[in-house]
Amino acid sequence: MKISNTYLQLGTAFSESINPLPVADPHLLLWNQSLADKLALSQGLPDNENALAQLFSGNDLLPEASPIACVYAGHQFGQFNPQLGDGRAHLLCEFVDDHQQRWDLQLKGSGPTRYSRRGDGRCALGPAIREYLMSEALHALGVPTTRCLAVVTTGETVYRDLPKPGAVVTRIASSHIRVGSFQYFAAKGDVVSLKTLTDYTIDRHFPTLKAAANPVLELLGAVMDKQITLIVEWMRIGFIHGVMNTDNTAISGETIDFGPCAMLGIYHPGTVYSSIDSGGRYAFGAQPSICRWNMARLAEALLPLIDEDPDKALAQAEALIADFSPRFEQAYQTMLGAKLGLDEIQQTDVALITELLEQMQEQQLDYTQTFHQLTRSLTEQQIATKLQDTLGDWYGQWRQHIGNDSKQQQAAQALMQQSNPVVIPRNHHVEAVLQTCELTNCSAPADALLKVLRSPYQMLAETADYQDLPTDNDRHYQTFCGT
Ligand SMILES: Nc1ncnc2c1ncn2[C@@H]1O[C@H](COP(=O)(O)OP(=O)(O)OP(=O)(O)O)[C@@H](O)[C@H]1O
Repeated sequence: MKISNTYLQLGTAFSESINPLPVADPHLLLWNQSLADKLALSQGLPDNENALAQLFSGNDLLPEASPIACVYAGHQFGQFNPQLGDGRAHLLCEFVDDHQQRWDLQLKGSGPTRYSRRGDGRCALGPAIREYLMSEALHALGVPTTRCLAVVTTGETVYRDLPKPGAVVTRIASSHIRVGSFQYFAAKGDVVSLKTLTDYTIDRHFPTLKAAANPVLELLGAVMDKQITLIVEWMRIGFIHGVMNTDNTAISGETIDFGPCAMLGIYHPGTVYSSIDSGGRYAFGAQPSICRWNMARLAEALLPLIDEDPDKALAQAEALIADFSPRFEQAYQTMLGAKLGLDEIQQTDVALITELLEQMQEQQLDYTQTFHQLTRSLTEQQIATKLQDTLGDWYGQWRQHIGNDSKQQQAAQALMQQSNPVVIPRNHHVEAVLQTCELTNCSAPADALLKVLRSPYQMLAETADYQDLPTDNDRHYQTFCGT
């Protein structure tokens, strides 16, 4: 394992050097062996659970690690906070895998830092397991995401609304650079550090842009494209992030922060589960426009580097941001087309897609189930008949679009099978698993759910146990940022 600390080397304006605060009694609850194998991490790590627990609680450090807490700012629910940062996280080090890809190895819940404000620097076990489960689910679904290597219980109690068992979660990310990282330096008027961060980001994530005529403008466009891909993928599987603040928007285009996230059941664009999002700012269907808003905040932060002439910089940034909606719409319609087995989208297809979504909303149909049933209906007459009853004329029109030829139908079904999961991490199953794991301090329920979530496009023997809809259709379901 080749370890380095390149973010630390950017200088003291970017982070605080600080070690994790040791915990009383660390035990390894979840360990992601397949991720460790994929990143060739195991060679550099101990092979016994106790030593891993010491390492991934922060009690022990890898010899070459120089832990830091990174500073950033961010718009939280639209309000700018100029001073945020890793208040309970330590970036232990970076490592480079066998494909020369650089990764961050970060602990979360590992103790207070300069950026903790009134927080205790700790994480409760439930949210740590949620982050592990949801990020693994997203990864298996094909959605760009940060991932978890381990969850270690600490043997300590953290005090939230009630006393909770504590945990440290280890996160692997292609970096932890956020829109808020740029906003921090822009708000301070520290253009030198802003330039350092921008050069570092281009070098680390988008090295081909170095040769561009205007690398900073190109960076903005590249980040925007990655965010569009990300949000389209969230919408494909029905993911509601719940807290799309600019400090939770990673430049890499990976999903980060699973605090109040949830999955869409019944299709409704206004669906919100987060208890603190009473205005629906981060509702399922609001995610594209919020993403655009976040990209506009990144553009603002980068203005001094786009052009020396402020008017020219603004004009160029505005032109790029104006392109967000058409670029998004194209990617979004293509994705929905694929969910319906259509590999090229015409104007009539857009009308067909829109009508289906309207029907799903009116009839309160489950998002995942509906697309899964449509997929099956191409080869299962009973399901086709049932859907015809539910969707009326729309169903016949859709079948016409697919065509009668068996080759066309096979190709459509293959496309749909890749686009429509048979199972998602349904909110009631995730909650049940978190509760049982918390109560028993045992990973078995999480392991069982993970087995199914790791094959979301396949019916395993156990898949049916996790496909059911919640009895109340999640009408009373709420998620909490409470950590
Ligand atoms: N218990 C805590 N102690 C100290 N700081 C905290 C705590 N919980 C959250 N924070 C800080 O509050 C801010 C917002 O928290 P948020 O829940 O969005 O992030 P997080 O889950 O801690 O981290 P990340 O965004 O890296 O996943 C962050 O700067 C975070 O470090």
